[in-house]
Amino acid sequence: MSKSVDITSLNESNNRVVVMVESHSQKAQMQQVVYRILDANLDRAREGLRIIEEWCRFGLNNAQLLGECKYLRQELAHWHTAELRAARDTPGDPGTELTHPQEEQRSSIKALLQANFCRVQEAMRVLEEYGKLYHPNMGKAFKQMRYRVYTLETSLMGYQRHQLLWRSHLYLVTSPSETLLKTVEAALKGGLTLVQYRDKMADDTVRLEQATKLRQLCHSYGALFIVNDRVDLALAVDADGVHLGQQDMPIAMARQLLGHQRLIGKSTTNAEEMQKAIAEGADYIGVGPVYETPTKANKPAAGLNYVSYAAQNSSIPWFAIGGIDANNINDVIEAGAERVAVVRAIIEAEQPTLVTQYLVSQMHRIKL
Ligand SMILES: Cc1ncc(COP(=O)(O)OP(=O)(O)O)c(N)n1
Ligand SMILES: Cc1nc(C(=O)O)sc1CCOP(=O)(O)O
Ligand SMILES: [Mg+2]
Repeated sequence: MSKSVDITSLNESNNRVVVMVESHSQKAQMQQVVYRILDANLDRAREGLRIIEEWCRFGLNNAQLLGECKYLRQELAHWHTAELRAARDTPGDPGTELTHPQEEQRSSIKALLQANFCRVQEAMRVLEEYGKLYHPNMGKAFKQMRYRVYTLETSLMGYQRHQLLWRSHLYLVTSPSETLLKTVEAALKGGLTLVQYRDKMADDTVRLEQATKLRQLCHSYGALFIVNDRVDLALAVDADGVHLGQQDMPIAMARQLLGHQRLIGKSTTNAEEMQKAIAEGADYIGVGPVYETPTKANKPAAGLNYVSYAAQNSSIPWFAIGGIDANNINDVIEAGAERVAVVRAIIEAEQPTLVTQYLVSQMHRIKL
């Protein structure tokens, strides 16, 4: 086995210093180690990208995101040279047996995608650093690729949110309840895909705790989670967006804080508010109150006429809201609604799962 040789020499000040000289075979050994690291991480990045790519293809049907995944995989293949592959020593790799319990389970598609984005980004960081020892351009190339992966992650997550919003026809807006989590979970089991946390009275500590739990719950069922009124709270709990009223922060300001990947909803009561909300870039609007409701006392009903106006004029998803329940949902549908939002109909239901199933089925019936 070769050894390094320590020799002494004189530095500029004529002091004797020890210089370590690597032998030729030591250099070759080091090179093999670097090659193995590069080979393993090129594989990791490619595998992670492939998992993400399958979702872009089969889950989202999105050619643009799919193309970006393919491009990145091709770039990886370009760097995966024969000499790097030749350095592979799978039987001698102690890392192949190691798994973390979190890798054994994924709670949702979102968790699966996030874990794989993380895996790809980590691998690319390793390739960026060790790649500098392999090729003068490798570090720079992988830095750029890592940033492309960040952009891909943001675009994909934003696209997912918008797609799920368009696919959601029932929206639960919560009100304070002793059994809030249990009720929301029951509704999620009934097919709910869109939930808004609304509590006008609680302290922020309570709001933060409840919103965090609700976000986790909603995401574990693959549902969107929106926070009422508060952009800061939405960001703090990593919500999918915020719902703003006419008295809340302007859409433009919320957009600056939330970016384009999160959703912004706006309440509207008349044609003018609707047109303004659309022009300002809302992702969806509330249309109501359809009927007077104790949940929002003192707000006069906009009525079914406004529902019909929305059906004719809204270019973005809109949710009829206010006093809607299982008894009158068909009147609202008749007036043109394809999406509805409810509070009491689910929160106060004895069997939230059944009510949700019924409301969802009514909303889907109209699309046939
Ligand atoms: C889906 C949806 N539509 C309307 C509202 C009402 O919002 P806002 O007018 O800001 O009133 P509050 O809910 O804040 O009392 C909503 N929350 N959700
Ligand atoms: C929160 C809210 N916003 C409305 C609006 O018209 O902007 S109506 C409403 C309350 C809806 O509650 P329920 O389903 O219990 O009637
Ligand atoms: Mg509000």
